[in-house]
Order: sequence, then structure tokens, then C-alpha cells
Amino acid sequence: MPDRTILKLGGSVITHKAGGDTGTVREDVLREVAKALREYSDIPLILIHGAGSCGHPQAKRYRIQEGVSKNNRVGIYETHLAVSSLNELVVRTLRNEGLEAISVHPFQGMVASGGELSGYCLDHINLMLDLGMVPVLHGDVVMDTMKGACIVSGDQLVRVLAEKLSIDRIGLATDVAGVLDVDGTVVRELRRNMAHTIRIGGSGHVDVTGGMQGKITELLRLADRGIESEIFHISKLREFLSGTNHGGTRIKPEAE
Ligand SMILES: Nc1ncnc2c1ncn2[C@@H]1O[C@H](COP(=O)(O)OP(=O)(O)OP(=O)(O)O)[C@@H](O)[C@H]1O
Ligand SMILES: C=C(C)CCOP(=O)(O)O
Repeated sequence: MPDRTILKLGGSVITHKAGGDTGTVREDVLREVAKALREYSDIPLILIHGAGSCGHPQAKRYRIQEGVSKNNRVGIYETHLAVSSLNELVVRTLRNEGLEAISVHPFQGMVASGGELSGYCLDHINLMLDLGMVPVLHGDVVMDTMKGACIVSGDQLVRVLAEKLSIDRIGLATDVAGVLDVDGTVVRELRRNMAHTIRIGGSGHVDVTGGMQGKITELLRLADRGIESEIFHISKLREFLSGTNHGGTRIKPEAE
């Protein structure tokens, strides 16, 4: 049985994130991704994508991360609309390639407390995998018991799903070759005890969820539970799917 896999497509990969508010999708990249996934369609796959310029600018404009009241609640709609429209396009592109992809919107079935997912049911995702379907989730705005609403990143979703479902491999495709050291070389293995030696920053673009730093925070939490994950450049997607060398970073548990 092939490995049950979570793949996250970074928002910088599937949108023109540098374009700020433009919300333009890299449809050519999406089609290439869909072709690669089609070649490996025997892999039970959960796909998660980031928002890029289809969500981060809206979340920033309405200051969702500072908390939501009646004054800025319209931002919930605007942010969810932007990222769910991107999700619709992702799903359509995968379906055009013959994959049985379907949208799963966190806003509709998940609740957070203080920015952390706290209430959700994942049974339907397991059942979809059993049927060979590809659930496609995304970073989203979700209602929050303490803050009104908050932004849950695709990276947080990766962690929660990997913790709760029985997953064999976790890969995050992004616009850099992996976690980079100050001299630009890829850090091939990252463990919590060495993370402080590397200068890990935010995103180069509009991003309310912490860029690379946010990603590493979530993945080190996974590593603390003994679960390994990988970050690689999108051009190495086939290498990740086939389990060959993608030249990126493995985030590993400390004891190994
Ligand atoms: N040490 C580092 N190594 C690699 N990238 C880094 C580092 N520090 C900061 N970065 C930035 O992090 C970015 C990747 O994080 P970002 O959150 O933008 O990616 P993403 O997952 O594609 O986006 P999204 O959050 O929209 O899904 C890189 O493009 C780079 O600018
Ligand atoms: C900004 C929104 C709506 C989601 C952010 O998810 P991310 O792009 O994975 O950080």
C-alpha cells in the first residue's frame, strides 16, 4: 500500500504572492502540479494549499489576526471568499486532470481558540481517502472562541491532520529550495536543538501567518511528536512523490 501523504502547496507557489492584492493565480503551475499528481495517483493524498495573494492581503487589511468584532467582521467573508475561490480553481484543475479532488473548507467545520484549532472532526477526510478521493483543504479564516475569528495557516492544518490521522509522509512545496542558511545553502536536516542557529524569517511578501518561521514552528511541533516532514522546491515535486532526493530540508525529531 503506498504511503498516506499530506502535500502542502505554498501560497507563493500557486499565486503571484509578490503581486500583493492582485489575487492572481499561477494557473500554469497548478496544471503542472496536477499532471505530476496524476502520475502518482495511487498515493492516498490530502492536499492543503496556502492563500498567497488570495487571502493574506484581505486578512491583513481587516486585521483579522488582532481579533474580530462587529467592526471588522466583514473581513471574515472577504478573506474566506478570496481563498475559497482559489481553492475552487485548484480543485477544478485537479479534476480536469482526472483526479477525484474535492474542496474541504476549514471555515465550515473547524473552530479555534486563541489562534489554535480546537474543535473539528476529521472522520470525513479519512473516509474520502478510503474512496481514493483527494480532499483539498486550505489555510482559512475560522471562528475563534477567544478572538472572534482568526487565520489558521495551511501549515497549522498540516500539523493537526498529521497528528490526528495516520499519515506516512508530509511534504511542503514552496518557492525556495528548503530552509536556507545565512550563506544561502539548504539546511538538509533541521532539529529543534539546532533551529536557533539558523536565521529563519517571515515571508518576503504580504503574509499574516509568519512565512518560513511559521512553517518551522508547526513542523518542529510535529517533530516533537516523532513525526518527520520535508520542505522542498515545487520543481522537485516528482522527486518528493517518488521518494527520491529533492535536495530540500527534513525536519526531524531530536532523538534520531
Ligand atoms: N531561512 C529561510 N529559508 C528559506 N526561506 C526563508 C527563510 N527565512 C525566510 N524565508 C522566506 O520564507 C518564504 C517561504 O514562506 P512563505 O510563507 O512565503 O511560503 P508559502 O508556504 O509558499 O506561503 P503561504 O503561507 O502563502 O502558503 C521564502 O520565500 C523566503 O522569502
Ligand atoms: C490568509 C489565509 C486566509 C490563510 C493563510 O494560510 P497560509 O497561506 O498557509 O499561511
